[in-house]
Amino acid sequence: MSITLQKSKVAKQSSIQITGSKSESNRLLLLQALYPSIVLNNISNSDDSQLMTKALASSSDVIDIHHAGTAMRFLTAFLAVQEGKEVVITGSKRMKERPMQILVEALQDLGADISYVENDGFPPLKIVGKKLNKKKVSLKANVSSQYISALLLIASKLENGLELTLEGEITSVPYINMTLSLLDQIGVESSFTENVITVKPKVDALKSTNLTVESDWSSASYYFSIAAISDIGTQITLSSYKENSLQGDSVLVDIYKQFGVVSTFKDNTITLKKVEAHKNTLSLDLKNAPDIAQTITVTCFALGMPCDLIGLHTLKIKETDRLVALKTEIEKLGGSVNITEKSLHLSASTAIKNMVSIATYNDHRMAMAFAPLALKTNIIIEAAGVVSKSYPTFWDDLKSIGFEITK
Ligand SMILES: O=C(O)C1=C[C@@H](OP(=O)(O)O)[C@@H](O)[C@H](O)C1
Ligand SMILES: C=C(OP(=O)(O)O)C(=O)O
Repeated sequence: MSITLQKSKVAKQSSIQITGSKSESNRLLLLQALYPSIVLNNISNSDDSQLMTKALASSSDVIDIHHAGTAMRFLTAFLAVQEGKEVVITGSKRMKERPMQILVEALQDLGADISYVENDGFPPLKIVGKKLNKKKVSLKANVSSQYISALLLIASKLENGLELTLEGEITSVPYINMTLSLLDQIGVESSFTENVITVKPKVDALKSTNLTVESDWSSASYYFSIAAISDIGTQITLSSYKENSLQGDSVLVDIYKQFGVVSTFKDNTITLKKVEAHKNTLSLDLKNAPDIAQTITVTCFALGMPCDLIGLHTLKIKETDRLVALKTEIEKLGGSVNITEKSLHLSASTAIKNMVSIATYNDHRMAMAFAPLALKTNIIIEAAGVVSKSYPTFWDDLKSIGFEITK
């Protein structure tokens, strides 16, 4: 269903509670399935984490993971080691276009029994769970870090542990480090030196079993954008966040300084305050934080600020081709965007067209990234329910800080 966001102004001071990181939650839910003594707090309320929970508990021989890419990748590795289970894992039309070959081949090299049900290299997959006893495998690291995290998550349950050699440039590195840090929190030992990651098998008791997920930084990005576009003095407090986050998207704190957003941490909250900004152009490499590319592009567009973003090679294989989607929608609003396979250039713009209807392409981040433009103009967001993939209460939360939204 489409919604209309009337031109709005946010309250001078407001606060928002966001639930746990989808990335951390999906890792920890898988680890909890492997190590049932783990107790989790502040798990994400996203559709993707709910699908993950349901899939891990499923006794059905078909699992439909809809649009949840991370869950698709992590569950493929998980199911490959469930001895005696035979499952077909499938997903939405788009999921059937998101590549799996690098992960499937790595698992097959370790001894897994996985075959393609429709198109080679893509879901659905038929997985016959078995014991994997090989230890060493190499895989390409420049397409998606999710393949690497998937292997690392099951590694401590393999008889001899795992030694992964990463080939080529490593993309989305903070997500790999997040996986290793969470393993460390439960007491699984690992090392990551140059392009080799090793994980030891876990035989003794876990180090810690009670874990609290930090709230989602990708969800927080939309409030950084709102703060950046708001009047000087506007303050938004978000909880529960830490200064030393496992989530790479916490780089927002540094990036948004350039838009005049100052962040202060206190007692598990972060307060964003808009101050005067002096920057009038932006250049960033986002290979470590691909999920905030849409947010940043739209912030720049709202402020009439040109930007050059590089390191965007993973955007084409996400929920939609995010580079094409950004170009198409920003140009409907009157902007000018040039894209390559891995970069985006936004030209300086002046007027933003009124009452444009933004298509969202089954991509939650298209809907959420464009919403802050309502601080500048009236805007329509199509299929607004897509936000539930990562942030089901997004529209209610925007209303609570002053956005006027009608159906
Ligand atoms: O491991 C994860 O939780 C994720 C890794 C990233 O994917 P890529 O490594 O494919 O860029 C990111 O875009 C995705 O939203 C979540
Ligand atoms: C890319 C994303 O998710 P996934 O790959 O898990 O579908 C995302 O949330 O932006």
